[in-house]
Amino acid sequence: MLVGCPREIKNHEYRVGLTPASVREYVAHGHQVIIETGAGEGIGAGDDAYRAAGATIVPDAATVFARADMIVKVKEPQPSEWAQLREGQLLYTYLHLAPDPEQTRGLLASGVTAIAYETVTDERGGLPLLAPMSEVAGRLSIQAGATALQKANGGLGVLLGGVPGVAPGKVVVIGGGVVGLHAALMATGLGAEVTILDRSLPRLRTLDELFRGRVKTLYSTTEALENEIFAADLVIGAVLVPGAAAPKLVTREMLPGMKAGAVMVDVAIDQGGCFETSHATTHSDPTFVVDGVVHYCVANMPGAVPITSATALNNATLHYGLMLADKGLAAVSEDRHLRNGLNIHRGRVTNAAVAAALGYELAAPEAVLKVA
Ligand SMILES: NC(=O)C1=CN([C@@H]2O[C@H](COP(=O)(O)OP(=O)(O)OC[C@H]3O[C@@H](n4cnc5c(N)ncnc54)[C@H](O)[C@@H]3O)[C@@H](O)[C@H]2O)C=CC1
Ligand SMILES: CC(=O)C(=O)O
Ligand SMILES: [Mg+2]
Repeated sequence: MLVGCPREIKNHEYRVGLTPASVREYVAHGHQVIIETGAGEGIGAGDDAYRAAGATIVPDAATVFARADMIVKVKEPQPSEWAQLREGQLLYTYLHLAPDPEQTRGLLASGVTAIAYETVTDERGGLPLLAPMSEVAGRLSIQAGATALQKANGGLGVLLGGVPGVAPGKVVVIGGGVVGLHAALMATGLGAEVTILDRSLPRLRTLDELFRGRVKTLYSTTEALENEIFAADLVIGAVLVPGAAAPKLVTREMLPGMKAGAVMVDVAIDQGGCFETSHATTHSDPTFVVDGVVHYCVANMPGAVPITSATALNNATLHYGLMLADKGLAAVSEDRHLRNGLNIHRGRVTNAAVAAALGYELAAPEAVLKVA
């Protein structure tokens, strides 16, 4: 198969879909790989590193989109990109379609077969291609929140760790999955007081055992959530209903009850955000203020630390990427976890949560792929 990787064009997105190490694996499987010139610059991988791995460098994204049988990316295609996709082509990347009707229309019109990293599953019920970026974003959320809490940045002026004789800051994490766990690890590491809310009791049990009393776990009712966020210096939004738009757990009416200068980091913004007042921001202009509360809502947080993130992402995407390149659509038919990743196929929506969120009729992957 001819596998292509364009340079990412989202705001301050420095990751790359294929690292040179991944290219070497595709080439070893007998595939040809084309890489847009400069695609790896953000991770310090120049064209020569890709050539050494066996890739051919092409001068622009248009050549990648025109020639490749399979496109490997990081972020959801931007309008100029979805216009270049075509029927019969495989797209393997993050999509986050539920809150994004415009992109969904673009992908449907293109006829492309699109596999979304964020809905590929594993045997343990996890999301293996989302997990590494959730680890990064969870850890980054505390760095971003701590920075936004500084007075000169519009925040309350609280040091999360406190100092001897002064209480630490209070961090509230809503959703105790991968993002939530890694946010809590960083926040406790800094010495903050940390509460995690989730609506999964098994998950709260696991977290309680892991932190051995160092964090407070709470079942997420509206009352518990209000009590916690009203006292919080930093709130991390980290809930997920796979494939679906995030539930709006912190409403506009709750904000006046919070401390002026408190910070809310909505990591779930890529699925539309779990705070009613969130809207997506970029690394160039990451925060805005509503009712005195600072909001940080960057939809591609891991893009800020591409050297860590691109490697972590490739570690997770390589396995299924090679299966797709080796077998094409047959890989999706054969493997139910990869099939869960199929969101769009030849003009049909094939993910139940996306279809429900955007009002499309669901075309089940088994039906469109004619899986027995
Ligand atoms: N902004 C960014 O750059 C990035 C965003 N993300 C996003 O972060 C979000 C969280 O991802 P993960 O931690 O990997 O998901 P996860 O599935 O590991 O964890 C989500 C948790 O939310 C809980 N939850 C669901 N509904 C809830 C509710 N109503 N109240 C309380 N808890 C609830 C679930 O029980 C689960 O424990 C996703 O939207 C993901 O796409 C991930 C990486 C980067
Ligand atoms: C998961 C996601 O949205 C990201 O890594 O950018
Ligand atoms: Mg988007």
